[in-house]
Amino acid sequence: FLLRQLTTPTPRFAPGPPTHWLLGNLLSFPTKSAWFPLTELSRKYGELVSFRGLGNNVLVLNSLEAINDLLDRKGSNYSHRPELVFCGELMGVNQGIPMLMYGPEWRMQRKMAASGLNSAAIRKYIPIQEDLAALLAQKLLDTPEDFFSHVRLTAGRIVVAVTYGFPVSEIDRLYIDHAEETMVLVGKATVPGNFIVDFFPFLKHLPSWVPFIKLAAHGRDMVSKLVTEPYEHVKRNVSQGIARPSVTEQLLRTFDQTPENEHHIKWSMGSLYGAGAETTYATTLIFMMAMALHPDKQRKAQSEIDTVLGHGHIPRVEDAPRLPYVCAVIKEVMRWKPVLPLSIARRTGDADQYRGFDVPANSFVIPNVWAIAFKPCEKYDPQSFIPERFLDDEITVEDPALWAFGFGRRICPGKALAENSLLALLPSLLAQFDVSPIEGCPIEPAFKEDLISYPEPFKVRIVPRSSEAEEMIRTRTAACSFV
Ligand code: HEM
Repeated sequence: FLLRQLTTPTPRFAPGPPTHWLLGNLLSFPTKSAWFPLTELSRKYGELVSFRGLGNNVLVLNSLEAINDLLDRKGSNYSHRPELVFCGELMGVNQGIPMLMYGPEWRMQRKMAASGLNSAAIRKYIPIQEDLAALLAQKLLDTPEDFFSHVRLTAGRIVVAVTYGFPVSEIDRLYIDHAEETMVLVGKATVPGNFIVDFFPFLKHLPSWVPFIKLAAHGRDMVSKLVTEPYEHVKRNVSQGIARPSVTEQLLRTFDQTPENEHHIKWSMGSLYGAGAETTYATTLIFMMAMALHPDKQRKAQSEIDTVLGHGHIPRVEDAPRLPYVCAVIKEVMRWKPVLPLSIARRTGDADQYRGFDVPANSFVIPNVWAIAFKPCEKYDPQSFIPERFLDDEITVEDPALWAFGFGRRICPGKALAENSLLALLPSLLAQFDVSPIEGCPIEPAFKEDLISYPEPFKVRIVPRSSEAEEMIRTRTAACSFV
């Protein structure tokens, strides 16, 4: 033992907060809104910051270069996910793409998701996204004060419509309520530390009457229902020849219905709602907050739409290339408050070395994209909402398309669909509504501290820009074919 101790070189870890001889420095790892303190630490220690202790290693990556070097170029070693016992194993969420370990099952589900969600395949869903944007406008016209729930419903409807092809009435009845209830539990369960079994996995063997085991079993039933029922529904519709186009329908027609393929299709499709609805919802809410706080930027974007497309025209996804300022607003929304500020954590398979530092096997690897979004810039203050930074040839700002959707082999498979959703929703809101603060009710930007950081409740005034805009909304809604 002594010989091994003497001959094994001491590992060289990336810098980090001071370590204690027994506990290391893991206790210095921030738990609440970790992206703020981690970004502060990056200013002190650099692009790589490490934490370790009690057998755990965490490496935080604070630059796009370091993230791409490891998560992209060394993707075969850096594409595992940390294991969460409660959510993954006990609730069964680890059977779907986001939490699946890197390996053949994950590869198969990714292949299926990619075949239905690549940029060519998703073009056929644009009319549905535009119809759902029109239905959102109608709801905002009738009950603007409920904009949080209208936006949430719209984001969910888009993902369900594309995944399963259900019309709006069936989506709401068959899916959304149950999905929302399930996501509340999944949301709690993905925060490490909320359930002690994540730190002490042997506790998973406790008897079924123990409250957290009972809760996990209930969660497992909810998750199973969420992925199984809509899948069975589409399968029945396909066999009766009445299925509407959707990713699931396409997969059922493409792949033989062996038990393995059925499992892959069911779970790859079943994970899209959780991954796709909340992120689109959060981004749209942040857009509304930004517009209310920055009326000058809102007016400038509206004036671009009026000038380029003419009054009375609701922007369509295909109009985006003609609306550079509006596109810069969308990029700035994603940069100003990234909805996944620490992306989604990875885990290493084998031990590795990077820039002369040791990265042990089984390390947590955290891409701190907040540090990229808030990289110091002399010309434009990173804290301020300034879409112009994306149109300035004199400086380089990393486009959120390069970091907001993740990296390498695990990059978000819904990226193209999500980008189209934002192009269907946000420009049309700009063209039709004015969003402003309510007098006596100032907006204090505050955000959830969970994995997805969406705004805490805030109030805004949402009114049609003119009586012509109101008329336009009603006419467009009446023309929706996807209901
Ligand atoms: C604004 C909207 C969205 C944002 C910002 C976003 C962002 C992300 C990020 C950062 C990841 C982690 C990737 C990594 O580990 O490197 C991810 C994963 C994922 N996203 Fe998205 N996403 C969005 C919308 C969507 C949509 C609409 C869908 C599906 C229809 C979707 C499906 C997924 C799935 C299945 C994963 C897991 C991928 C894997 O682990 O292999 N996302 N997303």
